[in-house]
Amino acid sequence: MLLHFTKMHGLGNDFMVVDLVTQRARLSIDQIRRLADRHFGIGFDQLLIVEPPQNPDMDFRYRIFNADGGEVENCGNGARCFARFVRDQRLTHKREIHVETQTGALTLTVEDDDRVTVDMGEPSFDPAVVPFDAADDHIVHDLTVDDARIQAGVLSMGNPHVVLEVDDVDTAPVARLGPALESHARFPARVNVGFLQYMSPHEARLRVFERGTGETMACGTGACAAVAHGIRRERLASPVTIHLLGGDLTIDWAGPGQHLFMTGPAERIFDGRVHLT
Ligand SMILES: N[C@@H](CCC[C@H](N)C(=O)O)C(=O)O
Repeated sequence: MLLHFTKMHGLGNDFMVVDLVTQRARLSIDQIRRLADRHFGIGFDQLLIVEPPQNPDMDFRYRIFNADGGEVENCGNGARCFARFVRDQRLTHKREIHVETQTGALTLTVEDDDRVTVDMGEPSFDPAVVPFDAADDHIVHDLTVDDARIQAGVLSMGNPHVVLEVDDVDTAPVARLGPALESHARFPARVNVGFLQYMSPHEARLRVFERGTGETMACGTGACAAVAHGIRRERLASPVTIHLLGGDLTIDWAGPGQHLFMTGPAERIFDGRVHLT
């Protein structure tokens, strides 16, 4: 069958977006992996699926698959592209869009300058929610990786994140520690790994090794997790500009118990059709 799709990106974190409101299709893990391949397929970090909502109070259901074919709970850059996509496709005219995800609901607001603000909900530091094998919630946890001890923040933005503070993201051991932590035994659902460099209370740099994808140009939930960790550590203060490899995001968070907001761009690259085999 022929499947219509749109290629989009949020700061270089790229997506294949498929409308399953007006099309019918079911994609297997193997098909997703083949489509994600940058040489033999379309190439993307995540596949985003637009579906009708199950809850009638919501506008759409938002499903996310990593390049390895695994379905995941949340994707921040994807959420901004999702908002642009459903409006461009005239699936809605709303500027405030309510979407259900695997772990809850997100509110997406398309701003006058076409950037999108996502209400990401409350970060959770509860190890059981992440999930993370630890008895208590600590601001910083000790972890052993390859016989070395490191300290890191651990939290959920709907999906799991571990945040390591580094002096310089350019020389951070992303390629070594990223895969080692992604599959660390204390993260039973695996984890996204952020490397955070503080620059000032309102500015930081970040690289993210994403679960199921590898290092990306930007990770929206990773930026939210890094800022929530930095604010809890009293090293950052809202609002924070996060510099990622692909560009900047603005994160606002008033602290524990409050919702966190992420604002940034969403770009359409091209539309296409692919034969599903
Ligand atoms: N790129 C994303 C996160 C996508 C999901 C993540 N790799 C996971 O497995 O949780 C973002 O912008 O948040």
